[in-house]
Amino acid sequence: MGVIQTKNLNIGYDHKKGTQVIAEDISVVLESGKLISLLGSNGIGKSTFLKTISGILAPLSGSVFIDDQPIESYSSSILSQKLSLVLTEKLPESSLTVYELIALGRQPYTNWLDQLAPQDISQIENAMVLTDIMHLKNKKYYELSDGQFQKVLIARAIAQDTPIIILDEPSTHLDLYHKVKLFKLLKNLAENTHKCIVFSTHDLDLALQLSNQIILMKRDGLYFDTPDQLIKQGVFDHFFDDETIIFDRNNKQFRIR
Ligand SMILES: Nc1ncnc2c1ncn2[C@@H]1O[C@H](COP(=O)(O)OP(=O)(O)OP(=O)(O)O)[C@@H](O)[C@H]1O
Repeated sequence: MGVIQTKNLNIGYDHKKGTQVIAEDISVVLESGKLISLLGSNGIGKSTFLKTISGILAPLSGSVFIDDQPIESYSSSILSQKLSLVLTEKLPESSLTVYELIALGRQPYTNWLDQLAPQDISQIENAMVLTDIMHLKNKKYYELSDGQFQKVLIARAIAQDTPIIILDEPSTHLDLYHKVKLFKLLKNLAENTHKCIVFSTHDLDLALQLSNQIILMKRDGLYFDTPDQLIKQGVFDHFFDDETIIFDRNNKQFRIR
């Protein structure tokens, strides 16, 4: 299936000094076949939300369901066949090649590289073709530029071939052309292979044009709808704190004043 549901979810961190609540009472259903972007200003809680819905971070309260079952009821190996995650954190040092790193995406189905079945190899190659990184196949991953490395991590998630893909700022290091290519690739994957793809981004204009749905985190709460509905509701009109950048509803674009 590939459906994420949150019920009265409170997210944040438990510190020694007390609890830091980042966002409260989040109830959303994120469905398969949709590209869903997660927007909000720096520090609002996007990564915290993504980590909570992928089971890395425990909720403060409330629940996360994957395909109608509480996320904590899945073993990590079963969860890794349901959900793949691309975070912004650097990997521990190693001398893996690009191919080997992407092959790790097949680990939920195999044990190690020498046990790759033809099906695994074709998934790995397909992921490299889709992300346009075949030419990097034999490079060591520490030799890559930030943008190339970002594509490799996305390829690994695609090779993992899960019904749900969650990505934290996958387009940060990409130039405009490659950002657009990535957004279109994710949209095609969501729609044509019926995956639920959720990703955070600061590329507001691209998210407005290419997402099926948007989750917008603001200080006064969380909004979730199609781009057009959210624009109609006026939620982007005061996206930024002052009037330096304003939202032009007619053209569905942000403009610098
Ligand atoms: N591991 C952590 N422990 C405690 N607090 C944290 C931790 N990670 C993040 N925070 C805090 O939670 C808040 C939300 O951070 P988060 O990284 O989720 O925001 P974000 O919307 O992803 O930001 P950005 O767009 O800048 O990446 C911030 O105040 C941050 O300092």
